[in-house]
Amino acid sequence: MSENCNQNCNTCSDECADRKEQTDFTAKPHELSNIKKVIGIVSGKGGVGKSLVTSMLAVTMNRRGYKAAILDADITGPSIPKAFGITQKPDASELGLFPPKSKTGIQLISINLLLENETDPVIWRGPILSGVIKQFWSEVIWGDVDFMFIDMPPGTGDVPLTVFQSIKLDGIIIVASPQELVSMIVSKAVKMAKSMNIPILGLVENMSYFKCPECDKVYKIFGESTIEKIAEQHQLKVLVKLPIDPKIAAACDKGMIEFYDGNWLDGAADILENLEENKDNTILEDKKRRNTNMKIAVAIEGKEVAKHFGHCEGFVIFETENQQIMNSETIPNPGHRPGFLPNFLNDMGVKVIISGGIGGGAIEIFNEKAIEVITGASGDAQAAVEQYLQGNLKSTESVCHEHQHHDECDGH
Ligand SMILES: Nc1ncnc2c1ncn2[C@@H]1O[C@H](COP(=O)(O)OP(=O)(O)OP(=O)(O)O)[C@@H](O)[C@H]1O
Repeated sequence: MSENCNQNCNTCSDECADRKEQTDFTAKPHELSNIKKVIGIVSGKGGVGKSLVTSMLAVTMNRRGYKAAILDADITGPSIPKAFGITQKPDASELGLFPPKSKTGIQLISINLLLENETDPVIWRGPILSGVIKQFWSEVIWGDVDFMFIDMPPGTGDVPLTVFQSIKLDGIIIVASPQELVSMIVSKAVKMAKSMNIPILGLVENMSYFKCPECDKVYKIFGESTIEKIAEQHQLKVLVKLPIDPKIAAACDKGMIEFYDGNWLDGAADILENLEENKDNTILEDKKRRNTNMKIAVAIEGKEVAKHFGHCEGFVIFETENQQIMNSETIPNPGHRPGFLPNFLNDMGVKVIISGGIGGGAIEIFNEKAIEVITGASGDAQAAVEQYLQGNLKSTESVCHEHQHHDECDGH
């Protein structure tokens, strides 16, 4: 059992022996929806500008020519319709609900658009809140959407957790003000996303500074920013530092957020655009890599892929060209001294390592040298290389942690 076991296998990514069968909580989007990328906007607590950042992100992507939509999952504090000046109720049909569109064509659904009176408080409990959010996903006919932004319920409690479980997110962006950045709140949000294997695209610091419109002097109203430090601590990117700007607040109040003047969100939008292109690029890059001439080293025991890299019997070095094996040579393991094997294989011009288990230390050195490491392989060494060349051998990314094998697997 994992040391951090919370008895809920659905919120844990550890592969432990006590793992129970997972219940699939995933909600399916409406069959008439075609949503390409789903981005959750998260904050450790309310009132930090999460809804504002969600709105501005949708506006920025819309300005760049993408079809943007917003699902307001902040059910108890829905503020997005007001920022866009939308009061129109969704049209309903037998098939589902059609979300209203903003003046520039951003689709939006929010509980505020369904309440009899938009000032009515929403006093439902967690399960109902989660149910409503799932309905926004499954029963709303979104049509074609390039980027769906979900304004997540604040915090790391039950409701955001259910959203994480039910809607497959391509990534989250964490919003914080300088005050939360010095506390543990951001770390909690980071941990929650990591434990659920959701990529964190980066951090946005809202209310980062105030620039005097008269003299351009910058005031750090909430003190010096610590965002770089926090980002480094969690190995995240800082996407945006958004100033306090009375014009932004006024645009929200007047329902004119689509017409704000500024390009503060460009850093985040660039990342999202790359995400859009990335999928195909990765496939292309992989293909290009396999097509070029290269050397692949397989750690072996006899003719089979070895279980432990450092103490393997030897290596077969395969030379490949256009996804074909052209040549192979077997060399004995020269023995492992600190840092030796990874450097030895690098000096031989090896670009890919295939092994059963391998230690984290060796993987780190290989990564530094841009050598691809495939772990979890087994069976005939040549067959493993052929599979790799066809794009069918994927790394399990398993790192050997077992104490008794640490030395054997690290080989450094
Ligand atoms: N950088 C800023 N400059 C000016 N006004 C801002 C800024 N950030 C937020 N505000 C204002 O602060 C208010 C709260 O922001 P917002 O509704 O986005 O917070 P939130 O984190 O979504 O809060 P909650 O989770 O409670 O809904 C809004 O009226 C918004 O206009």
